[in-house]
Amino acid sequence: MSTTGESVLSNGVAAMDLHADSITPDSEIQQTPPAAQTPASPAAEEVVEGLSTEEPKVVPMSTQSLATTLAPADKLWSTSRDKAVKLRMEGSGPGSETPVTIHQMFLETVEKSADQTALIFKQDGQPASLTWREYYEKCRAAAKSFLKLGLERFHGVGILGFNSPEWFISDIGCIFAGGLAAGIYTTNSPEACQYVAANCEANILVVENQKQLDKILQVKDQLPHLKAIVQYKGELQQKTSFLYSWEEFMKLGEDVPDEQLNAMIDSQRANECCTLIYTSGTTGNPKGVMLSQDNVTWTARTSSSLISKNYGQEILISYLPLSHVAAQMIDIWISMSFAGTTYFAEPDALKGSLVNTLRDARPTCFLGVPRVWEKMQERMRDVGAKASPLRKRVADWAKSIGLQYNYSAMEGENWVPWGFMLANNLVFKKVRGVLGLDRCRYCFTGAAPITRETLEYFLSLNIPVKELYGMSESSGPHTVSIDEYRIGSCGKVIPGSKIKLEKPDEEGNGEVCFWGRNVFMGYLNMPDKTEEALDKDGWLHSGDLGKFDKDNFLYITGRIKELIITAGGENIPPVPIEDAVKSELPIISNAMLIGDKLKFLSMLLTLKCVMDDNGEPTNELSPEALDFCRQHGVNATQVSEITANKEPAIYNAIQEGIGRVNARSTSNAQKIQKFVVLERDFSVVGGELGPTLKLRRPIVVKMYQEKINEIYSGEKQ
Ligand SMILES: Nc1ncnc2c1ncn2[C@@H]1O[C@H](COP(=O)(O)OP(=O)(O)OP(=O)(O)O)[C@@H](O)[C@H]1O
Repeated sequence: MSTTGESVLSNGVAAMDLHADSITPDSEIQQTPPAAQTPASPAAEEVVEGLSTEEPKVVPMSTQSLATTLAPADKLWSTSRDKAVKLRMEGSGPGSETPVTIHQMFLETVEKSADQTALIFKQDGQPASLTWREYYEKCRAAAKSFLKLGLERFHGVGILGFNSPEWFISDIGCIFAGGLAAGIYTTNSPEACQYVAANCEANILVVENQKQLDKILQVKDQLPHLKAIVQYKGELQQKTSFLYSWEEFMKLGEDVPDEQLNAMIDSQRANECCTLIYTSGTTGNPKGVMLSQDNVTWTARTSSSLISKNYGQEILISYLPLSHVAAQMIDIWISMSFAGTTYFAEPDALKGSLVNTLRDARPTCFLGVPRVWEKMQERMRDVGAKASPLRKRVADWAKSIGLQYNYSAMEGENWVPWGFMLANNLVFKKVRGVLGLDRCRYCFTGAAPITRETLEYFLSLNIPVKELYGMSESSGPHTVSIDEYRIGSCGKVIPGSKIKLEKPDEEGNGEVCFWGRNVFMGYLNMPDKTEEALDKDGWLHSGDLGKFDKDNFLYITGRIKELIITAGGENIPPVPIEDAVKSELPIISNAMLIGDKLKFLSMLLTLKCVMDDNGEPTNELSPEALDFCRQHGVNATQVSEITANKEPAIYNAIQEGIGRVNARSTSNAQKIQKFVVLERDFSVVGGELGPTLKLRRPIVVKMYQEKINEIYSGEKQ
C-alpha cells in the first residue's frame, strides 16, 4: 500500500504511483484558446431566446456541447485570477468524467426539470417558489445586470447576507457574467469585509440589509474597484447613484442583448476560476480559495451521485452560512446537480426557528455542523429532564435498544434486538417527526470535529449522523460516510479522488493529503501560501492528522495546524484535552488550551450562559450551569457572580475536574497547570468562534493576551 513509505489510498482500494504527470491526462482533452475571441455560436442564441417564460416546457439544448474544451494550462495550480489550471483527471472511471462549466450543469438540470420547484422561500411573509426554469432565467437577468454595472472578467462580486434566493441568484449570475463570486461572512467587521472585497477586487457588492450596507459604507473609500452596491432586503434608506434595490438591479440589464451574455458564457472554460471561498481565519488571516468551474461541478456531481437515490425529489434546507464551502456546495451546487428543492430557513434559524423550517420542509438530506447537533441534543435533554419518571424509563429503555441496533447495523450484522419495533413506534418515529427528520435518509455532520457522545446520543434515537470531512481547499467533501459508516470516522474518500497519509507514526497517524478534481486551484495572489498547501506533485496537505482502520475508514485524530509546541519542545494536540475538560465539567462551555512557546499549559474557560437574540452571550447562566451550581451548593444565577469572587465551590470543582483530566495525561508536559474563567462566553458574533464554530485560536489569544500574560507572569492565579 505504499510508494515512498506513505500510505496511499485511491477510493479506499488501489495504491498508485504519485506523479502528477502520470495521473493528469489532460492532454486527452482538447485544450483550446478561450472562445472569448470567437463570436457566440448560433446555437447559443437559440437557447437563450428559447428560455422566456412563455416558451415550451422543454428547454432547448445547451449553448455548448457537453464535450467541452479546456483553456490551455501547464500547471496544476494558479494564484492569478485569470489563469487556468490543469485538471487532475483520471484516465478512466470515476475522475475521468468530461469537465463541464456551471452554466452547462445548470442547463442540463433545466432541460430535465424545468417546471420542478427549485427554491421555496418567504416573500413579504408569504410562501413563494421558483421552478428550475424561473431560477435559471433570474440568474441570466442578474448576470446581464452585473454586465451593465460594469463587472469585469474575473473580478469579484461580494455577497454579504443570510441565505436567500437573491444570494443564490447573485452568486450564479456573477459566474454567468464572468465574475468571481465571493461570499462574505455576515459576522465580519467592516474591516474584515473590506479585506475580502479588496482582495477579490470586487466591482459589485450585494448586501442583505441596512445593517450590512452600513458596514460597507464605512469602508467604501478603501475599495477602489467598487462600482455599485445592491441591497436585497428592506427599503433603501438613502438614494445614491451607486446603490440599487434588488428590483432596480434585476431590471438594469433588460437591454443587455442575449448575445452579449451568451458570448461571455461561451467563453468560459471548466478549468478557470469562478468562485472564491474565504477561509474563516481559524488558523490565520483569511485566504481566498480559488475554485474552478470543474472543482464545483465535478464535486457536486460526484457527491450528488452518492447522496441522491431520487433525481428531482431530494429536499434540502439552506441555513448554514453560504460563504462557507459546505453550505454552498450542498445548497447551491449539489442541489442543482440532482434537481432538488431547497427551502430557505429564517435568519434566526440557529436561535431556534430551524426546527420549524425542518418540520415544514421535512428534508430528505440534512447537514448540521457539530454545534447544531449538540444544540438539538441539549434541547431534547432539557425536555427529557422534565418528563415523568415513567416516560423517562421508556425513553432510556428505547435508547439502549436503539444503540445496540445501530452498532450492530454499523458492523453489518443487522441484528434486531427484541423490542426494537416497539421502541421504534413509541419513541424513534415520534422523535424524528418532532425534529422534521421523518423522511431524512441522510443526516450529516461535518466541517469540524463532533464528539462521540453526541453521535451516540443520536444513534440511540435511531438517527445515525454520518460524518463528512474536507476543507474549502477540497471544494467541500473529500471523505464521506454514506450507507457504510463507523462511529467517529469521517468515512471513505469520494470516488475519483485519493488520500495519502504522509509520514505516518507507529500508530498509523499521518498528515492527511488530498488528490482529485475537487482540489482547489490556489490561494488568490498568495503564491507562498499556495506552495505550503500544495506540494510539488500537486497533493493538498490538509494540516490534519488522520489514520485508517482495517476497512479503510478515515479517522481524524488531530490538527497539525493547531498543534501547541511548548517551550520545552513537546507537541501537544489541544482538542482532546479541551474535550476532556468539557466532558468532566458540564458548567464549561468553551475551553481553550494555551501553551505555544510557553513553559507550561494553561487553559481559558468560559461558563455556559444564555445567548440573546443576536447570538451574543449574556450574563445569565444556562440551565445546565445552574444545575451544576445547585449541585455544588451555589445559588448564583449570573456568570459574574461566579467570576467576580472566584466562587470557591465552583472554582474548586473546576480544579478537581481538571485534576481528573491531568491524572489521565500521558506526560507532565500535557498537564494543565493553571486556568482562568473568562467573564464572557465565546461566540461567532464576539469573533472567538468561526462560522462553523471552530475556535479562532489566534484571535482568542489576541483578545485575551493580557490575561494570558498574567497567568505566565505568575501575578494572578
Ligand atoms: N468531519 C470533520 N471532523 C474533524 N474535523 C473536520 C471535519 N471536517 C472538517 N474538519 C476540519 O475543518 C478543516 C477545514 O476547515 P474549512 O476549510 O472549513 O476552513 P475554515 O473553517 O473556513 O477556516 P480555516 O481554514 O481558517 O480553518 C479541516 O482541515 C479539518 O481540520
